[in-house]
Amino acid sequence: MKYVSTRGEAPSLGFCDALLAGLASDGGLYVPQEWPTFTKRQIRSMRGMSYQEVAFTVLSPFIDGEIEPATLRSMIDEAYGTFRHPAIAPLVQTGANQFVLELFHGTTLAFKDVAMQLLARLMDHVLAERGQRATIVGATSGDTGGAAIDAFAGRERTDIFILFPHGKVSPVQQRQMTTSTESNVHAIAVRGNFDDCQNLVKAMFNDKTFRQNMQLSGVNSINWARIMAQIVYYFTSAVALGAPDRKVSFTVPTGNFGDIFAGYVAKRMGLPIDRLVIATNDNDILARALKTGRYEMREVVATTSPSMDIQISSNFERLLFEASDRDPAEIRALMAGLKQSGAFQIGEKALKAIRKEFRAGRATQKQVAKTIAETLEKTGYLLDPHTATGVFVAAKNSRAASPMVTLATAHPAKFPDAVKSASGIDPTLPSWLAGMMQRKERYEVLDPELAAVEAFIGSHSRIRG
Ligand SMILES: Cc1ncc(COP(=O)(O)O)c(C=O)c1O
Ligand SMILES: N[C@@H](CCOP(=O)(O)O)C(=O)O
Repeated sequence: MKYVSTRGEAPSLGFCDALLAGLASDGGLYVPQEWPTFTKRQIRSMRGMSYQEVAFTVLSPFIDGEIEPATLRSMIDEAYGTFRHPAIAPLVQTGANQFVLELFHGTTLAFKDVAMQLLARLMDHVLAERGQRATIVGATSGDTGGAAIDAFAGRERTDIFILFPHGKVSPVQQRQMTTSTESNVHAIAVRGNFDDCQNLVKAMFNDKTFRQNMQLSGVNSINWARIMAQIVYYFTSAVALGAPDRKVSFTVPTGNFGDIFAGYVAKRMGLPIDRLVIATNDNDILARALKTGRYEMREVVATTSPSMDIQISSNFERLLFEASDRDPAEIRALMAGLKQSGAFQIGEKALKAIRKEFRAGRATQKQVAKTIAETLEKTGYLLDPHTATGVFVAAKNSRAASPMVTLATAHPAKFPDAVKSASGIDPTLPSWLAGMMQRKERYEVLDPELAAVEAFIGSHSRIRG
């Protein structure tokens, strides 16, 4: 299996090279040259398998023998051994045909742990085999950072630098990034928003000398391996609800478009998905783009679901690539437009293809708060604000023909203020995080300037630039 760049000007790579590369050298994102598919029979055989077995089955065609099957199995076992729920991603029924898929039973209480725990092991393995080291850079609106730091802390072959928007993450999210005592961990608070952080990370990758000198690697969902690991729970949940003999719908709280893109891939692999619904908060660039055909950036608004306070939705580029019949010239033109004017018009054919596959909706902060309160009252279930965004949009896009699964992307205790003000309940952190809020913080505050960030990383990475 080779991986190709959405912009068509970077070399095609095998799985391990794409894993370490993160972003393609032409600024594009890697996608598999073709989508592996499963027959109905193969999907049916996933019923009754453990999460780990489904993971092995779904991931193997993407890794295509580049990692020994026994080694892959043990990495999967180790990664999901860190989860606090035996099902890894349990389904909870919240209404007649409504379910939430709890993806927050990992160490940092967000869905990011599902992919990150595996990604760290995959990277470590490949770096060790090659006798290499890497400097990991990542941007976070709150959850990716904590998950990445937890997964990479103390690893001998990597130094990790996480950029987060100063003052714009929840106190729990911030402590998850700033209280590590491991010397390979560096948290950087950027005076800006998430998009500034993500732009800086992409700019570092596009600075060829810095990239090479520092042996940069990325852990955001620009890295294909992140998406790959997130495909698995679409399969486990759908087969639990009757797939492939019954179609299942999904609503996904969306920011960087990674999680829902993984659902789209699951569908391309043969999973019978009925509706795929994008749920956004007030930062509704994706919902607007689907409605009007124009992808147009606006000022980021701070909401009670801060992890989705995003305008530049990186993985939308992967979808545009698919929807334009994999025409890299079209993607290059759209991305140049975005860089120049903060907007682009989606071509008619591509828009039609996207509208065929996706629906989209938005929840305001008021609607999110109401959804948290009403769900608690009706079912006794406490939602976090990101999941509540999904549940609100799911209600408007469900139909009797298929069960609707909303991805529960974070634990309510990560956002206690918003949850308490909506429900009156102060959600408590699980025991393993209990002392975290009292621990000493360590982080650097920097302006959103490439030179300043590169200088900090260059002088703190064990690979000296
Ligand atoms: C809790 C939570 N929900 C939803 C999202 C959106 O996921 P994605 O960026 O993959 O669309 C994020 C972060 O991106 C998140 O941290
Ligand atoms: N919400 C994310 C934003 C980055 O997303 P990623 O999936 O591309 O890493 C976060 O919590 O940081």
